[in-house]
Amino acid sequence: MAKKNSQKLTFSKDTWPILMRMWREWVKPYTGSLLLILCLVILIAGTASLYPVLVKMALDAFTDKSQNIIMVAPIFIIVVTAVKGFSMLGQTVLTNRVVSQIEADMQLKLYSHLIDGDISQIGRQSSAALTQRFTTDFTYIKEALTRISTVFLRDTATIIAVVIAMIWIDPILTLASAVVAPFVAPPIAKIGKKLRRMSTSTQEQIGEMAGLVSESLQGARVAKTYNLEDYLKGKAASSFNEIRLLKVKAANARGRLDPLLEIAGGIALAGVLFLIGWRIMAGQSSVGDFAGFVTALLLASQPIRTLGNLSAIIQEAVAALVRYYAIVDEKPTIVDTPDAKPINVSKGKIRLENVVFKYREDVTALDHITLTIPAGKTTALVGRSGSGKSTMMSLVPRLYDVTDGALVIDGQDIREVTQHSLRDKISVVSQDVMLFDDTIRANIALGRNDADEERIIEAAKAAAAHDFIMKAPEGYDSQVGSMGTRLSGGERQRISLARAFYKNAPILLLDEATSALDSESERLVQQAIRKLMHGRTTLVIAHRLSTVRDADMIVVMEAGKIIETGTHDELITKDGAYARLYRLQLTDDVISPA
Ligand SMILES: Nc1ncnc2c1ncn2[C@@H]1O[C@H](COP(=O)(O)OP(=O)(O)OP(=O)(O)O)[C@@H](O)[C@H]1O
Repeated sequence: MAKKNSQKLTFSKDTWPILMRMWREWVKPYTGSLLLILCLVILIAGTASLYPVLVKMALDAFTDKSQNIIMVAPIFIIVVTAVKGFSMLGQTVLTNRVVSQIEADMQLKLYSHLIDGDISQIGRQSSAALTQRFTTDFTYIKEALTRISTVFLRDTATIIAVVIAMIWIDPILTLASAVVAPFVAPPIAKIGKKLRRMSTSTQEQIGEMAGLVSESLQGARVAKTYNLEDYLKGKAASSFNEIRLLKVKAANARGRLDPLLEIAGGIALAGVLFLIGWRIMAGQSSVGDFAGFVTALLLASQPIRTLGNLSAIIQEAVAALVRYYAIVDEKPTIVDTPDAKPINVSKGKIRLENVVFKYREDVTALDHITLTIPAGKTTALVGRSGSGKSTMMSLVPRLYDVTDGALVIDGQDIREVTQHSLRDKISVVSQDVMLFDDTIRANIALGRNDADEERIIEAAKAAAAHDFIMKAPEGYDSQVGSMGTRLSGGERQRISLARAFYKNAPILLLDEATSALDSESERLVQQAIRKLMHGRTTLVIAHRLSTVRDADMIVVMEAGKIIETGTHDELITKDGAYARLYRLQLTDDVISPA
């Protein structure tokens, strides 16, 4: 379930800094294109301001019965509108190009940050909520950028140009129209702020909803067998309903803008009509002035309206940017030291020296563990669920750093070597097989499509995967994504084993599968695993009695502590915790309940 993004936003204060940061980091590199857009904007505004001037001049000329203007005005209008039209097209095309590029740049940064970052950072939010950062949030950001680059620039410039035209036609009337503006500005700003607050709550709620939906779909099998449909439907209904209420509220707030601007426009027009009528009567104004001025007012009213709406869109984007930077600004804690060197693994002896590990201050998962995992041998971890087996395993590739003590491989503290070289020496085979949506070849060869063919086949043969791969329509080039469903659990496991054979790392971390495969698959997988373990330093979370019995050393854990170590025979003779666990589980052929 998505955790609530508990960030409280102080809207007015952080709007500018965050927009400026966005400008500096993402928009500024495209200054060249932006300048081009600006030139087009000036053209658009300039041509727009000519409309009222043309109307005024044409009407005045008609009144004077001037012949020339009848010929010139239509041609002039065509030229002006054509220039404006093409400029608008250019501006839209350029804007879309730049904005899409900025979006892609920002998404890549976010993705790299998450992939390079700590496991704990990714684990803090549901994957559905994180996915949403890439989708919904970017629609807000993109929308705001597009509107700023097109509507905002164009409309601001148009308003300025039209106001200049208005002043030229009749400065006193312009002044009178301007009196209305201060009355509408504050309510518009208030609505904008309200919308941004609502956008944040809506996004949090949508994050929770996305988490709920993806969880239930992933766990559909379980949900059905436990008759959980009504429970899930109830949870979903309340989540959908909360989103609905927030959206209705936001739509109502947004809806208030248009009438507000409409009324303001009406008041301005009425005032102008009254004033100008009065001035025409007094002989201070012409009919041309009147027509030109009203044209200008109408021309300005549309941009003023859209600018009013723009503030709401920007507020939503700022809320999305706050969420974006909250992730991107989080510094990873697991980093290479400046003088980190590649690790040198000769034998692969792993030593935990007084290791303490806490997930949080109050969750001690490993409590002063000292243990030597001998090189080239198999060490089995057994113990009750929650005793700390997986935690110990995840410390070896440095997915987490020890809270206290040290983890040393062949005499080198793993915090002092590069993470890349460390992980190069470790293969992980886990019960939840992770295949990437790519070819079988790429899945075995760790993402490299240009890898050595012979080695790939050798690895697949060692994992007893070659035969079934050859039966697939495109052999090693078959896509795992499209045929993922057609692969059986055992086949998927064998591909993941082939990957470990291909990597050929001296240290093997193995989380044995608990789900039973059919006996033929099971036999093949077991054979392959045994072959893989041979000669490597293997740390295995053992669920099968056979694995435990054959292990060179068994480590029994309880509540984050090691309570016994020894071989199977030694521990049975000792008749302690292991012997009890063994007798208890003997009937199930499972040594540590998952
Ligand atoms: N990401 C996490 N955040 C907080 N606490 C965690 C996290 N992962 C595990 N724990 C806690 O740490 C302790 C050890 O968990 P761990 O997963 O290592 O046990 P385990 O022996 O591997 O259990 P199992 O056999 O069920 O996988 C447990 O109390 C567990 O609740």
